[in-house]
Amino acid sequence: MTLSRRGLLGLAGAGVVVGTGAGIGIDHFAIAPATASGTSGAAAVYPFYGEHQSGITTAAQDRLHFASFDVDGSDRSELISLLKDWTAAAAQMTAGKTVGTGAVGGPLDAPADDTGEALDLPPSGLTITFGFGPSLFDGRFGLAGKRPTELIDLPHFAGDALEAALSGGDLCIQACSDDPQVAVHAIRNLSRIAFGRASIRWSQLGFGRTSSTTRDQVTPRNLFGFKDGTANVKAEDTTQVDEHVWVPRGDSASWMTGGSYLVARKIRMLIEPWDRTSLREQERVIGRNKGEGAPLSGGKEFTEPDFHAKALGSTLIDRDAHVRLAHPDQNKGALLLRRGYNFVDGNDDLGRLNAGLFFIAFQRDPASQFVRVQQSLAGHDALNEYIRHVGSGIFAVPPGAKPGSYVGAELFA
Ligand SMILES: C=CC1=C(C)c2cc3[nH]c(cc4nc(cc5[nH]c(cc1n2)c(C)c5CCC(=O)O)C(CCC(=O)O)=C4C)c(C)c3C=C
Ligand SMILES: [Fe+2]
Repeated sequence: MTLSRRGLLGLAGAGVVVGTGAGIGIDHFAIAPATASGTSGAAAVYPFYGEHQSGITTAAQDRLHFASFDVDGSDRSELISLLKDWTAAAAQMTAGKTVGTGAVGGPLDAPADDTGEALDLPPSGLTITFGFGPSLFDGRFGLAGKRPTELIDLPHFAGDALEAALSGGDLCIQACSDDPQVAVHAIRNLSRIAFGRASIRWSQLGFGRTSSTTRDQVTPRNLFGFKDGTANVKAEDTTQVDEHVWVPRGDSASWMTGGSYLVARKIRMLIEPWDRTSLREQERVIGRNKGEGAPLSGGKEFTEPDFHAKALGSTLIDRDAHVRLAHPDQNKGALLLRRGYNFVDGNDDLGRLNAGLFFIAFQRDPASQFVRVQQSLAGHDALNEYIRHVGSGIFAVPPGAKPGSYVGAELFA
């Protein structure tokens, strides 16, 4: 039996159901229900194998460690063996186990398979989601003919201030968890496994989810203090999820059936000017009130905005308000499953917080979804005065791996 990274006593304390009798082990986790606060909770375990990868419609956890990798060589079989090794390690870590033969108990004269910093921590709802960037299909690995047409190179948007060092990548891994150390442990160990085969190009830590992805989650707040994720696509809206998030059979690449496309944007938020802005102006910019998150046209948080409602001759929701320009009515029905996180990367040399939103969205077709919405926002979103897009990535997220197989196997078949 593989060593558990956690003690059974701790598990019992966390309310996890474990099996009884011979062979008690951490394979016996049960999936814990979401807690009242809306996070998946310390005891939650999400399956790694399945029709879709976890970490998309999964109730958004509170912490993120995201990493983009470049593959070091050009050997197709090395890439496949890396994906196999990553799959095995991800299946172990998401099940609450250590990687390989564990962190302790092996030979004292060799480094252990697992780095050990998640020993004794509960599973914390860890999900690990893998994606393939456009550059993976450049011919190095014999995949040029397999690039989905949906995996476009994102166009330049007005106002973009993208840094190459924060953009692109052959592969990505999104690790989400309710414990930051569990998410960091996952990326660290997957990066260690990749040594000599792939290296981190850029990475991002995130805290405080900025979206709800299930109806029982409380809507969180972003660093501008507004509720974020109210009008998000939710896991329970299965018709919307099937139509707007998962790639159906018949789209351009059959190996992507059951997958999705991830767009990541590192968006710096200009905290200090925002904090000097009146509450009236902040609410005009967003188009919702700050307290409840209700649309300025009236009602409560989940009331549909009325973009025609007027008072004293002016629309109650400004023409340039963020929610008006991002709304599906303005974007030919485009919907996104948003799954972003706040970040604070210290401060800049002028003493301003280097903070913002690490925006992540999943969708079936980035051209008609993210690009359409972002083109509308880049034009005249009132929020543009307070934000800068500094990093960008797009990745094809293949379907979930089947037990005994590996993530992305269909691409190499
Ligand atoms: C291209 C897509 C989007 C980017 C980039 C984006 C950046 C961004 N958003 C906020 C704050 C809020 N966004 C809200 C709603 C909202 N945002 C998008 C898309 C992008 N946002 C969509 C599709 C929507 C939903 C619109 C609708 O259907 O009503 C809200 C309101 C609450 C909510 O519904 O989530 C806030 C607040 C920031 C601060 C930001 C960049 C830093
Ligand atoms: Fe937004």
